[in-house]
Amino acid sequence: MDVKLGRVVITGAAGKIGPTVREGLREEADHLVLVDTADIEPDGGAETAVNADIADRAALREAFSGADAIVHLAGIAEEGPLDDLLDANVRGSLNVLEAARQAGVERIVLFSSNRVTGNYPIHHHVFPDEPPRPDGFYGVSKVAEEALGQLYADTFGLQVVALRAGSFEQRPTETRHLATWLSPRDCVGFVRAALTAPNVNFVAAYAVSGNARRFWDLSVGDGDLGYRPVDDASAYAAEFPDDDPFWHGGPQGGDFAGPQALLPHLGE
Ligand SMILES: NC(=O)c1ccc[n+]([C@@H]2O[C@H](COP(=O)([O-])OP(=O)(O)OC[C@H]3O[C@@H](n4cnc5c(N)ncnc54)[C@H](O)[C@@H]3O)[C@@H](O)[C@H]2O)c1
Ligand SMILES: O=C(O)[C@H]1O[C@@H](O)[C@H](O)[C@@H](O)[C@@H]1O
Repeated sequence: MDVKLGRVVITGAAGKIGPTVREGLREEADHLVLVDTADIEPDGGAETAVNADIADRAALREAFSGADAIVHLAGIAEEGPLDDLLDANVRGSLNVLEAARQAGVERIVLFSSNRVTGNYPIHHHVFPDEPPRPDGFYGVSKVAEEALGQLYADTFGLQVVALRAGSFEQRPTETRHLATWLSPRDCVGFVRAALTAPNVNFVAAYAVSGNARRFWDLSVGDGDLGYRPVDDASAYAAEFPDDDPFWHGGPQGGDFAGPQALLPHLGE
């Protein structure tokens, strides 16, 4: 399929997921703008690296100038103190959305997380339009990030896709991943679909491989991103015990959920 993506910005391009998205979009994008606080070596004339913090709205506006789309990965990707998460994931995402509006960028793909619904029990099949049930402060920050995306879509007509990514790994490394794994190629598939799906206003969709044991529905309410994942963690099932206590019940977030995960971040 001959898809042209134009000039695409990737924030957080130096992290765990960034290099896979960068590699996956390289062919179809005219130019990639790679934003991160970490140093990135750009590839010849096809890429530009911008060393910027998403706290700096003016720097983002400059980096977004002339862009057709943004894939927003930058932020804190794990549980932590709420203040830190509010700064990085909520205020940072507002800066990305506002700089995008000012720069006239049409479409933004926000990397949300399955952890916005991580406190649903494992036996509950979750549809993307069910109420959030975050498994910690990180999930709360991603609920707010999605809400900002919805606000910017409703108020300013930005096209926003919030991808609720599963567990991005080269391969499953623990029992829970039999349900939650997002393979690198499916990650690229979901991002490409999020960048090209027609008639997008606001869409929240799970991005998870086609794992037979997955918890999340891949239909997306009014719309359809049009991507069907190709990998399935079942191929690795023999590596993990069938009677693992994870399958007995409990939250979809597994060890990410519960008092032992939250209490260390509550302070005094
Ligand atoms: N890894 C996963 O399995 C997973 C699953 C669901 C959602 N997500 C989301 O996907 C995104 C990327 O995740 P990741 O695993 O690659 O995270 P990561 O921590 O490996 O990478 C994040 C990148 O963002 C950069 N960054 C952090 N704060 C920044 C700031 N203030 N300004 C500019 N750059 C900043 C970091 O330098 C890093 O390169 C995150 O938003 C995360 O919440 C990840
Ligand atoms: O649910 C998961 O496994 C993943 O959720 C993501 O949001 C987190 O960034 C990642 O660290 C977790 O591994």
